[in-house]
Order: sequence, then structure tokens, then C-alpha cells
Amino acid sequence: MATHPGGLTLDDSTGLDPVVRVRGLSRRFGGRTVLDDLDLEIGGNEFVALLGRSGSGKSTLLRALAGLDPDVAGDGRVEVPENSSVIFQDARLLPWQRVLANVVLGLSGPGAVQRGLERLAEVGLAGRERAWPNQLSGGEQQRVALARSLVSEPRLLLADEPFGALDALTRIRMHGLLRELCRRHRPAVLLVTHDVDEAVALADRVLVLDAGRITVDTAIELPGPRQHRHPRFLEYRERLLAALGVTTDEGTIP
Ligand SMILES: Nc1ncnc2c1ncn2[C@@H]1O[C@H](COP(=O)(O)OP(=O)(O)OP(=O)(O)O)[C@@H](O)[C@H]1O
Repeated sequence: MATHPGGLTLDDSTGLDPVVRVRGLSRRFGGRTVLDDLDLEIGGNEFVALLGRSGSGKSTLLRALAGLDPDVAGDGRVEVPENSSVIFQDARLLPWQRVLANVVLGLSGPGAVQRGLERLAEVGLAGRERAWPNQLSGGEQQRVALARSLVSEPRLLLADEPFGALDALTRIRMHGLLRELCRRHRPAVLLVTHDVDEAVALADRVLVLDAGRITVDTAIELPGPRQHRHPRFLEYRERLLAALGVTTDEGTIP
């Protein structure tokens, strides 16, 4: 059981008990308000994608949740699980440490190395444990970062455009891998992306951040493996693009 900030008692056993609770979060840079009294809840095991135009504050929100921004306004309330992980667009591996050492960095105790080996196998890098990061491709390095982000069995995974630097084919493979790993390890996920297709393909719920607040909050309900050409997929896509202010005509070359 856990206590809601408002005093409501929520039942952990449902898996719906929020692991992220944000109330009244504001962030200003100089005179500019980027996050404006924002509220957000993410349930345990929920996979949430956060869309927004460039500069709308997606990374600012993720950094606040990751505890990487010491200057978020004091009147807001941000509750996240202690055991959270972050993954960025660049893998951020230590070049002087081998792959396995990068994955288990900061972990101690019996079983840490074993867990690292298991995660590496899950991301398809069994046998590469002793390689140096610069011996891996960009996509492989990002697989290592994914293994590292899950090795501590986090309750919350914060991902900031983790596939943004990858080529289209690698990105699609990584989508499948992330979905599969999240099904297995069940963290709640907040995935920041500018890619509407990525959001609809991966998430249970998609948010749009605009003018400092969450303006769209929609569940994605699609049967079976997600097909980009499924009519409902296209419907979600159109609706989200419209919410982002993109008209269907944009991108059409006359
Ligand atoms: N440390 C900072 N100092 C000043 N302004 C900042 C700082 N960090 C972010 N900003 C501003 O806050 C706004 C939101 O930035 P943020 O990186 O959160 O947007 P974003 O939605 O993630 O954008 P993108 O999709 O382009 O990555 C931008 O206008 C940015 O210039």
C-alpha cells in the first residue's frame, strides 16, 4: 500500500498504483516558462510516450524526473521511485571500461556480474562482454546502454530520444527489443520522442506536451502486434499529428 499525496490510499497489487506523481511542476529559464504548473501520473508497468514540438520542454520534464535539474520550482512536487534509470540519445559509455564493466557500473554484491551477463545476452550481445565501447557500432553501444539501464531492475525507466541517432532500420529493431525487454522486466517507462510513429508503435499511453502542460493524454489500444498500416494506428497517428499542429498537407511535396 502507498499513500497518495491527497491522502487517498492506493492498492499496490493492481499494478496501476502510480510510480510517478508530479503536481504543480514549473520550470522557468530566465523569463521564459517552459513547464507551467504541470501535473502527471504514471502507473507501475505503464509504457508512456511523451510527444511535443521541438523546444516544448520534453527533455526539461525528463531531467526533472531524473533528478538532474536542481532548479525546478520549489512549490511543485515530484515523486519518482528511488530505483530509476535513464537512457539518452547517446550511449554515454565509459571508453576505458569494457562492455560488461559498463553494464554493471555502480552495482555491487553477489549476482551483479551474472545479471550483467544476462542483460547483455537479452540485448543480443552475448560474447561481446570483453569488447571496448569503441569496438561496437552506434546501435550496439545503444544496446549496451539499454542493458545497463535495466540491470538494476528499475521501477521506472526514463528514456530521452534513445533511438534518435540510429538509422531507420536499426531503430525499428530497437523498438522491438525495447518492447520485449519492458514486457519481461516490467518497469514503468517514460519515453521522450519526437516521432509519432514510434510513440504509437510502443506506448500504452501517449502524452503531448504543449505550452508547459500535458494537453493530450490518450490510451493506445491496438490488437496484437502493432502494424503501422492498421487503420486504427493511422487514426492515432493523424490525431496526434493534428495535436502537434502538423496538417496532413505538410510534408506533401507538390
Ligand atoms: N539550461 C537551460 N538554460 C536555458 N534555457 C534552457 C535550458 N534548458 C532548456 N532550455 C530551454 O527550454 C526549452 C525547452 O527545452 P527542451 O530541451 O526541454 O525541449 P524539448 O521539447 O526536449 O526539445 P527537442 O525536441 O528539440 O529536444 C527550450 O526553449 C530551451 O531553449
